[in-house]
Amino acid sequence: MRYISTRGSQQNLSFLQILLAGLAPDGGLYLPETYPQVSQATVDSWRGLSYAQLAFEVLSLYADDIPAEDLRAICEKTYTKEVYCHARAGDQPSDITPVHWLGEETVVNGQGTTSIGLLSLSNGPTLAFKDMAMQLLGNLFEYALARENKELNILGATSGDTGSAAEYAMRGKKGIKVFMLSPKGKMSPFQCAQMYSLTDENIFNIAIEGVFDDAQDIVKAVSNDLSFKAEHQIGTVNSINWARVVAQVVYYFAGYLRSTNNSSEKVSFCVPSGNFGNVCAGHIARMMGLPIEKLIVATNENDVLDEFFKTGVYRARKSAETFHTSSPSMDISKASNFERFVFDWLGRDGAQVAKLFKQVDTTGGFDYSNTEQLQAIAQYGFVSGRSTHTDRIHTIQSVASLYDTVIDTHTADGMKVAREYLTAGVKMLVLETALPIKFASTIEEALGHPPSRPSAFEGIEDLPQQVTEMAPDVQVVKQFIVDHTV
Ligand SMILES: Cc1ncc(COP(=O)(O)O)c(C=O)c1O
Ligand SMILES: N[C@@H](CCOP(=O)(O)O)C(=O)O
Repeated sequence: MRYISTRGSQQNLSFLQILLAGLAPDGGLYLPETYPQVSQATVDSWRGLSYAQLAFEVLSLYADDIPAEDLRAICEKTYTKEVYCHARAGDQPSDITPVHWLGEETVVNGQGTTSIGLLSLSNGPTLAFKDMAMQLLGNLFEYALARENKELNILGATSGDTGSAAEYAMRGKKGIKVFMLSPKGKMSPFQCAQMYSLTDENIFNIAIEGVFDDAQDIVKAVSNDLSFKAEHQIGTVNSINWARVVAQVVYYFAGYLRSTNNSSEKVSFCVPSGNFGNVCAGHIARMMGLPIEKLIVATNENDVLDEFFKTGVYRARKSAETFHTSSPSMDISKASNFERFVFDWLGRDGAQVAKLFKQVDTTGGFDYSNTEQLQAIAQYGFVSGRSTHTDRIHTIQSVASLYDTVIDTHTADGMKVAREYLTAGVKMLVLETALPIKFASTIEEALGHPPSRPSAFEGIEDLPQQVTEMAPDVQVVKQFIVDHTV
């Protein structure tokens, strides 16, 4: 498989080349030249595989420059029930991403019912779906760096979950340092504790004034300084890195296979969305031929994506217009991976995509309302909705009382919007993107008691924390990296 940039000027690169490169030098994101097609017969032949085996089948279509036996070993090492050990009581831990069926709900027009369930993606070490890809990335980086005898300085941005997932995946890894930018004062106490209490020598936490988008802009600016990037071996772990997205494609297959008996059935997925990485992986699974009916983009009050899918107007918000919400990991107003979808949607025209996203930087967005292209979105299965704090509280209460299941605030956004798109006979999977303990105060507000806490995280908020505060200034961040990599 060869890779190209969404902005047109990069092509013919291999998986291992783009793994360490992260962002393309023209500022675009990498995508495969074509999406490998998976027939219904092949999908059915994957029934009964373990998660690690399934990951190997899917990833080998994309990472064909890694010898099969090496890739298989990496998948087996990554996806174990010992690593993904936080499954709900009653769910099968060896499934890695068990489907937790909630029940039958009445569909939107009131005519019929369908099953709704959670695709449990948050059983890994940091209790969020980011572990699904990040654990693999840690092992892939280790493999690629050892082969080339190289080192990597990862610069990342987090709104709360990518940071801890990356740090847990990379801590103690030879030749790797992690510099993680987080928005000061905007993560939950549990998320702060997960990151800032780490004491590993290769982990550097930096809190900046601003929101996630400011942190992500710094990551992109540093990556776009090609000489600095080369000299200081800068890599990325955000979903701008293709390996993050492709690893997430696997669980759409896993969720589909666990919910159906044969591949003539269709399933809809509802995805709590911020940076559009998770749902972009669903788009790719669908483009490969996985029988997905709808891909539902669920936002919180930061509803740039909902606005786009409803109107064709993409209007990225400024930092000051980005709300601090009770699903804080989705407090994102400039969704990086949206560019990957736009590339497909606009016929893979790199020059046009480059022009549009330069326009986003200068004028803040673009407008495809009243165009033929807007109609074309329907063929990709995308629909959307938004959820507010009040919706979140009501949804957490309703899922707890109907199904005796406590969900986190982001999953609640997904559940609220999923209920607006239920179709008779089409099963609905809501992606569970974090466990409730990460956002305990909102759960307590909804249910009157705190969520359960895995014993490994007992007292984590009381540990000493270490974080460097910094202005959101590219030069200051670069200097910090220089000072800590010599
Ligand atoms: C808990 C949680 N839910 C949802 C999201 C949104 O996912 P994405 O950014 O891939 O759209 C994130 C972070 O991005 C998250 O941490
Ligand atoms: N929600 C994320 C921010 C988006 O990060 P990405 O790595 O998925 O692009 C977070 O919690 O940090």
